[in-house]
Amino acid sequence: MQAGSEQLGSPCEQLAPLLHGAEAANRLGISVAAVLPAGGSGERMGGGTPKQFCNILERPLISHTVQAFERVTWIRDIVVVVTEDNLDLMKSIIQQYGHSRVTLVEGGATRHRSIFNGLRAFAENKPLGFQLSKPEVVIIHDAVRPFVDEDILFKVTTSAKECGASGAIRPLVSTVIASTPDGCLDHSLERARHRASEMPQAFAFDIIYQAYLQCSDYDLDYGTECLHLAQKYCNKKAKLIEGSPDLWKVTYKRDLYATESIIKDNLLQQVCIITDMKEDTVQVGFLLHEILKTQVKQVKGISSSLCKNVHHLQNMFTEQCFNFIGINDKDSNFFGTQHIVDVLKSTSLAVLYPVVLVSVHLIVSENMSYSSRVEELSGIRELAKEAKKKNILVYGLLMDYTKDNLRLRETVTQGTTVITALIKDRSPGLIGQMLVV
Ligand SMILES: Nc1ccn([C@@H]2O[C@H](COP(=O)(O)OP(=O)(O)OP(=O)(O)O)[C@@H](O)[C@H]2O)c(=O)n1
Ligand SMILES: O=C(CO)[C@H](O)[C@H](O)COP(=O)(O)O
Repeated sequence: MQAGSEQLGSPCEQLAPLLHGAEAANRLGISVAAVLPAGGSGERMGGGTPKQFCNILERPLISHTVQAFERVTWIRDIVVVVTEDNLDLMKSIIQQYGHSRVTLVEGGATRHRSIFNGLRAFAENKPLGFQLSKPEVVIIHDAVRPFVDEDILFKVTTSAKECGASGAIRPLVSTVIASTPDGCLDHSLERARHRASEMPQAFAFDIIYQAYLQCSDYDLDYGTECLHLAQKYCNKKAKLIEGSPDLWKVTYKRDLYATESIIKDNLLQQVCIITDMKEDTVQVGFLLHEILKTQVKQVKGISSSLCKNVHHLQNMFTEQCFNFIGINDKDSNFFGTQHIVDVLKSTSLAVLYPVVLVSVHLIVSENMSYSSRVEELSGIRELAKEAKKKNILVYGLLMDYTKDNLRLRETVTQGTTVITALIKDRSPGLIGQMLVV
């Protein structure tokens, strides 16, 4: 923590301890809704598509942010504010990705005007064809900040309930300076005493709505800070809460690349290994498990006989798992892989993120040539092409199997490197390829 941060404290009481889901809803004892302004044009990013509709892992950024809110069961309604031009696009996103708690409202010429329209939808109950009731606390969050988690949402909501207004902050990365009209340094601010104001922010609904009703056109056209409006017009000093570094706003093109990398990194954290009960596959599965768990947070093994539906696969994980490794023995082809693909297809798992399945095949080098085995396994291309239609990325990996434990460990170590690269990249370009280690 930087020196001077204690000066940013507010008169509010200590925060309530963190709770989740139904427990959090009970403890809060209030109705909570959210407004996500998404009516901007993304000038600083450039390109024809406003950044909230740019694809991240083949899904629009706005859907990732909405998903982050829909995971939080105690947020009742989510109002997304978009321009008239993008209403149909947003409706199709809601339908395609199964967003069930979203109501659409038309945006305004500036961010503040869009937020105001979102709040009006609750106060005047005139959203486009829906009925909304006024919440006690409303969370405001830019649609282009996809990494918002339940912890920070709960903290700002609890504080808003107690103090009327609350917002996430981060330490400044650069020092802020003021310049003179002729472009010279006027003065610089003491960095430790200042913070970057981020999102989410939460407000007692009546306070922020009153602030917007009273504020000037200048505020609506040039203002950048909702907390400021609550202070200026309703005399509410916001409680400031230190947020995580991931709360930053997607503003420039490079932020899209960073977003994709962070999501890919998060997706890599859980892997499920599926083997049958044959000695060779069990042995390879055991080694893979041992090596993978030095790199990945959660690795679970399951027998293929238990892989009957996706609940069997997912029950072992704290979050949903989007990576699977199927180990097939030296004599079998794709029966096991096709079965896993069918199980994955029967669910909506791959609607949100591309699911990776690495189909590992063992080869006993003494009595089989690589080229003939690769030829035998060429059917993976067709299988992968079909699976891709359902957002399942299938890759093949041929591994030398030997009874020599040291050599086998070496091969499996190389195989693990290839598998983690495939999972991390989630490249559609490599599907259906049979890689060899
Ligand atoms: N008239 C506007 C302008 C902005 N926003 C939303 O406010 C959030 C934060 O604004 P910003 O990053 O400035 O987005 P843009 O205005 O799209 O970007 P730029 O300033 O580069 O044009 C975004 O989710 C954006 O869609 C909005 O709802 N209505
Ligand atoms: O951080 C914020 C408020 O605290 C807003 O995201 C920020 O003000 C948006 O401003 P701009 O539209 O100019 O990027």
